Amino acid sequence: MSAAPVIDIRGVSTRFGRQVVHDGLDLKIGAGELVAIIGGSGTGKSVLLREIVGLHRPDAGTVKLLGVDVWHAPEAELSAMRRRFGMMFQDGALFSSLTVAANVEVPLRESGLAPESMIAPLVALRLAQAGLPADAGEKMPSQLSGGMRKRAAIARALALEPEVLFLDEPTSGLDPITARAFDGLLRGLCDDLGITVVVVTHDLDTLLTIAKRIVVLGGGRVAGDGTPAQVMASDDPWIREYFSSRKMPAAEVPDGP
Ligand SMILES: Nc1ncnc2c1ncn2[C@@H]1O[C@H](COP(=O)(O)OP(=O)(O)OP(=O)(O)O)[C@@H](O)[C@H]1O
Repeated sequence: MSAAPVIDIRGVSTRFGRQVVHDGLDLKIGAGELVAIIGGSGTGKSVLLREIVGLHRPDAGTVKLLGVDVWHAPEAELSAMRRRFGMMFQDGALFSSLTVAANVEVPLRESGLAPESMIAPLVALRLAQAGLPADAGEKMPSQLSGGMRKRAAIARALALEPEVLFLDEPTSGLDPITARAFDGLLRGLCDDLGITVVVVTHDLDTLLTIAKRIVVLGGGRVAGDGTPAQVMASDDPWIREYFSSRKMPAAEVPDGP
């Protein structure tokens, strides 16, 4: 990793009561990477995302996002940094009483970065980047399919042209065809727009087809880290069991970039 990492996590420890979730966890992610985070249930994947974006304070350690110390920087620095990343949580979390277009407008208006005349064209651009037809903007979230709702959430996460995108289980609840189309969208955001994408997922197809790097959480730390082929070759018992549920011929296992 030549340039400064986009995400730099050092010695992070997280406890809930007597439960130790992270125990001195270190992780660096560079610009333009598409990284999938996996791990058994309760290994702290979602909590780690929340710690990176400033929603949960770790008990120890430092978390830097885009060079900013998420838990110690002054508010002005944090507020500027918040505009440089987007996130999509498991349920998409759209405002149900607003149209899709109005949902995408929220960050544009809140940031004050876009002049009024630019808001409609920017919304149209974000909807197109998320792979939605133009008329999806007029619809209410409840009128969309699950896959389209997730695309709408991506459009909103892209509103401010983020450098980093975080997604928690983006393909959960989608049928396999819609899920693969969603994978293609994520790959395009990374490859075509240069966005660093960090995705927590249990979806083996996502892992094996679009992730350039897989990070495995286990035992409070990073228990595996590498290209899909490297991680699949690991001796770690949990990793072996995880991937044994779906064996792929070696030729099909992508080797990453
Ligand atoms: N606010 C909280 N209060 C107490 N415990 C919490 C809290 N948030 C998370 N935990 C616990 O921390 C552990 C890690 O949670 P996390 O949601 O990060 O798991 P995960 O790795 O994403 O799991 P899964 O794959 O099942 O979604 C879990 O045991 C969870 O119960």
